[in-house]
Amino acid sequence: MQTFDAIIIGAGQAGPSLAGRFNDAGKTVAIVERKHVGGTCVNTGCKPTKTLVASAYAAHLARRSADYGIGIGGDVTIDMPAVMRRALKVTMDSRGSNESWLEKMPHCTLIRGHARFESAETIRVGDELLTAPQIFLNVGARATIPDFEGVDDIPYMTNSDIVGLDRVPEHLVIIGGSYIGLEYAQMYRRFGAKVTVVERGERIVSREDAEISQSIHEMLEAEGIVIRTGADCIRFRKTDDGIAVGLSCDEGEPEVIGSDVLLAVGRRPNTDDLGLDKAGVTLDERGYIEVGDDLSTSVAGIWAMGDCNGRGAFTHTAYNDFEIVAANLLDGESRKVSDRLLGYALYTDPPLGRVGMTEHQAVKAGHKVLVGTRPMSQVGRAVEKGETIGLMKIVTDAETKKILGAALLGTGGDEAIHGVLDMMNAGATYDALRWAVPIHPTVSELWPTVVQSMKPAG
Ligand SMILES: Cc1cc2nc3c(=O)[nH]c(=O)nc-3n(C[C@H](O)[C@H](O)[C@H](O)COP(=O)(O)OP(=O)(O)OC[C@H]3O[C@@H](n4cnc5c(N)ncnc54)[C@H](O)[C@@H]3O)c2cc1C
Ligand SMILES: NC(=O)c1ccc[n+]([C@@H]2O[C@H](COP(=O)([O-])OP(=O)(O)OC[C@H]3O[C@@H](n4cnc5c(N)ncnc54)[C@H](O)[C@@H]3O)[C@@H](O)[C@H]2O)c1
Repeated sequence: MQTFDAIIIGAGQAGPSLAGRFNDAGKTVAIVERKHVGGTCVNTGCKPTKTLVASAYAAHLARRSADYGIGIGGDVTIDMPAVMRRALKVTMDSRGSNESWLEKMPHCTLIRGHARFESAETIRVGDELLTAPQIFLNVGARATIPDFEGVDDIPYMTNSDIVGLDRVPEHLVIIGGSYIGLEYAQMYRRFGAKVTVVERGERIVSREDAEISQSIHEMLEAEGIVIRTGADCIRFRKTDDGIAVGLSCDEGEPEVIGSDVLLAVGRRPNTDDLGLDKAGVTLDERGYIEVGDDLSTSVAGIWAMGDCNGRGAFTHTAYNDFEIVAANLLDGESRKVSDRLLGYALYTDPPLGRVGMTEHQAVKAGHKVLVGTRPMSQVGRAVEKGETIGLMKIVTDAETKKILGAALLGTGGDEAIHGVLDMMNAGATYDALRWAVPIHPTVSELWPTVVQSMKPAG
């Protein structure tokens, strides 16, 4: 039995940074990883996908070069193995630097293998037993594979497989019209594939207000992506021509034939093979580890961070979980998850930057809502860049003047949303945003104008 001050299971987005803090405090820490250091984000998530999105953007811009008065003297071609090598290099550099960082920590031991609880203080990794008074779970999530009819009879991909694909599929059929589905849909369309997105719901990205979903829908259709919403009969069968994907039972074409299928219908936590019952750690009905506001679990001495606790599904929320745990245990603070303001981005081109509530959520929560919007076609910076798709939107409370949320579907939307995100974090009213003097020419410079255009919702 090896004894440590702390054990961390999973080297994703929270675990390594926490190991670093324990190490710096002179405490011994073991971090156990069963696959790749860096977890989902580095290996099959954010890093490779955003690198691929950048290649797809380059192809798109090259095809539009004449719009800018530039000739490229020939057809735009895609060297898919080279595109993939670029993404792999970004992943490998990041994985490598994370590994060497952990390996160089004098008080940290990186242990390779699958960890499982033997008791609330004991972990088994292969033949090794480890014990510590404090254990931190950072085990992440994996792609959900629903029980679709015929799914076991076809070769399908998830985000873990498509990230290694070094060819352009003839016709990629993507099940799921949200983050993963839409980022891959646009990317592969730009690489030259025929792409169909199949969404069970009535609209894509249904978390967002209807006009945002509609704008994204139109922008993807304008690039030639076929979107089938309300697909109530998703099923698969192999045919001589490819994979037949059943879409609808009674409306439109009942099925589409694809060469390749990507499943992007959500994720499930990696909590089913951890032996949590032996430790007494409780899960909710969807398998997420139940945590309090300080990320402690139902068992004293065990905490859960990142995707596995169901309190966030992003790299920045996993990292913030680490910050909360480290601040509370090592810095004497009392930070809480409920203090976190949620922002995120969908990395289509243009991207959607989001923070706080949607208009729909704000109205439902009983606020007296004011809404301001502006099309990107009336944003000077977007016009100059020749990228005028999308809109800016702000949602505020008429009585308290609090900013409740914002959306920015448009060029630079992932960055320019931070003007609002930072104001909200600082607790500023919409007057502060109204009287800010942003830089010209930027997308952000329009936030004061959007505030001035606000009207009652509905
Ligand atoms: C395609 C895709 C694109 C994404 N893009 C973005 C983006 O642009 N921005 C964003 O914010 N988020 C993005 N995400 C989400 C982001 O990747 C995750 O929210 C983030 O990685 C969660 O981090 P984590 O530390 O909770 O888990 P993970 O990064 O999944 O790490 C968990 C680690 O635990 C290990 N593990 C699990 N069980 C055990 C065990 N029993 N023993 C030992 N090790 C174990 C796993 O191997 C893994 O390495 C994306 C996700 C996907 C799939
Ligand atoms: N830009 C980013 O930050 C980013 C990018 C990719 C992934 N992610 C993370 O990865 C997670 C997973 O992404 P995702 O797109 O797979 O999941 P998601 O939960 O965001 O969306 C799943 C989509 O599939 C649909 N769906 C669900 N079950 C279905 C079924 N049985 N049949 C047909 N359609 C079905 C849903 O209606 C939804 O539109 C997200 O929660 C997100 O946090 C983030």
